[in-house]
Amino acid sequence: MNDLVFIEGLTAQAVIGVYDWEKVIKQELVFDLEMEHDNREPAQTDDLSKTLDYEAISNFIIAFCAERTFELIETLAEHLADELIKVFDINALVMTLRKPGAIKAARAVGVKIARKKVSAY
Ligand SMILES: Nc1nc2c(c(=O)[nH]1)N=C([C@H](O)[C@@H](O)CO)CN2
Repeated sequence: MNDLVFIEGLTAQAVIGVYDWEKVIKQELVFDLEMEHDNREPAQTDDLSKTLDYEAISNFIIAFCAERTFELIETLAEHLADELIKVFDINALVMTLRKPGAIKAARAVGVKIARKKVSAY
């Protein structure tokens, strides 16, 4: 099954960074997300509740970043991916997380992770 729902260039503000000065400011993070989902049922029923709702997921990411603080973007990405998979019952996702202000000489730096739902069996 190759269907996806995606979110591209979602911006969120977070307290994020290893240095003391980073712990007292908010910095911009930018997310790209690809989430595996069978889109045939929502297409057949025209029913939002059968989708992976990109609006609900975007709002969740923005709220998560506003409420939680981490030093490394790796840690934020890992915790966020874990929660998204559980809360929205996502089978698999690929998340790119950019920190555009981190390195002056670079347009952005960041991490990319791929995670799957852990099966109970
Ligand atoms: N792989 C990473 N490298 C660095 C991180 C990070 O989160 N992951 N963070 C920093 C600093 O917080 C940096 O963003 C300050 O500009 C350095 N390297």
